Amino acid sequence: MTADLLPPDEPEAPRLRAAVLGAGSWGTTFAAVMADAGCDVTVWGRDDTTVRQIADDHRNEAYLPGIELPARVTATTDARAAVRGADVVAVAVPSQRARAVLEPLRDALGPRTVVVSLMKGVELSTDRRMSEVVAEALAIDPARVAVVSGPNLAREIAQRQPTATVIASTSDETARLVARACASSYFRPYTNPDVVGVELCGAVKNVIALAVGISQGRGLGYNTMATVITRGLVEITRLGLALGADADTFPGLAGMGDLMATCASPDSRNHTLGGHIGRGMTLDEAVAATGGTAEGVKSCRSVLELAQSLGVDMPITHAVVRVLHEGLPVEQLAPLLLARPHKAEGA
Ligand SMILES: NC(=O)c1ccc[n+]([C@@H]2O[C@H](COP(=O)([O-])OP(=O)(O)OC[C@H]3O[C@@H](n4cnc5c(N)ncnc54)[C@H](O)[C@@H]3O)[C@@H](O)[C@H]2O)c1
Ligand SMILES: O=P(O)(O)OC[C@H](O)CO
Repeated sequence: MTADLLPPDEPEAPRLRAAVLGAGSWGTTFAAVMADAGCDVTVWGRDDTTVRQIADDHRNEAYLPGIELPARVTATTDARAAVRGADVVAVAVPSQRARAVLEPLRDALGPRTVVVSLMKGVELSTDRRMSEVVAEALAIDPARVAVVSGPNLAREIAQRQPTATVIASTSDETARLVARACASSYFRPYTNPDVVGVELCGAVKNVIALAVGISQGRGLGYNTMATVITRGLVEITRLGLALGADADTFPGLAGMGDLMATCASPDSRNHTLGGHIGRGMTLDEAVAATGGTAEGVKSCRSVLELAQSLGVDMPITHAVVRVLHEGLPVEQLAPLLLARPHKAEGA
């Protein structure tokens, strides 16, 4: 953290060393955020060209065209070297790949290193949240794991537009360390002990953004969008409460905040992909046309499985699964949702 960002009277803390696993749009952006907060940051990426461009030219043109990265960000294709000696390791690969990326690094982390999940998905084969996958794959105490989630569209943050986020961990010490590693004049972290709620909000809002995108692709307007967002929040809340989350999380930044950003922004990959589906593309065509990682495409199935195992009703998520993976014609999505039996609003 640079001195001018420290709260008054706080002595200047030693500079943190950070690593980011994943050189895509959010991994690279979060590396820049941590560098702007005063950390020395090494990004690990698989692609040699991207890594050399980050290290030598301070750019990542494939994922963040036109953005200049801070000088304190460097990069390597050697994941073990990236995490060696790091105080904080942030993980930003597609959720379904996280376990395979992390398991080989088990013995490369220091005993006090904190690991941050930047990912917004649920693992398909296990229905595990990403913080659970991180702790299991690295065989570390969950108290050393944090989750960052909120209205955080990478490109806006890379342009240093102001936003806030939520850092969730069962350990306040862990959450505060991560907050210190990323707080800057344009990025404001709030801590929250509700890991389950924060993480579910991040994963399920992607599914709701797919539904909003589909409805907009079908030519539907703002009433429909507001209905899907509001009822989407209801079903996220229902699932979260069934899993023991805190009700206060859902109207907050990680819940309503991220739903609004993702469902409104044309930069959202989930929203964009839904639009392609609504306009008649097949799923394969829509994935190719969107580019990048639209987590909701896979996570909608694990979220639905999780909900069904708990007897939780998630009609929007179910409808998205049926359209994306079970061949339901897209024009039947709205009638399917609207023709359900009568309910009181709060029920
Ligand atoms: N982009 C955003 O605005 C944003 C914001 C918040 C959270 N997230 C979350 O961050 C996570 C990463 O998203 P992103 O936007 O950086 O995605 P991205 O598609 O921009 O980048 C993904 C990165 O992962 C790498 N990758 C892909 N498959 C891999 C594998 N098998 N092994 C190792 N690396 C692999 C890619 O090469 C790329 O560097 C997702 O869970 C996403 O939901 C994204
Ligand atoms: O581009 P998306 O749809 O993955 O959304 C990005 C972020 O999660 C928004 O907070």
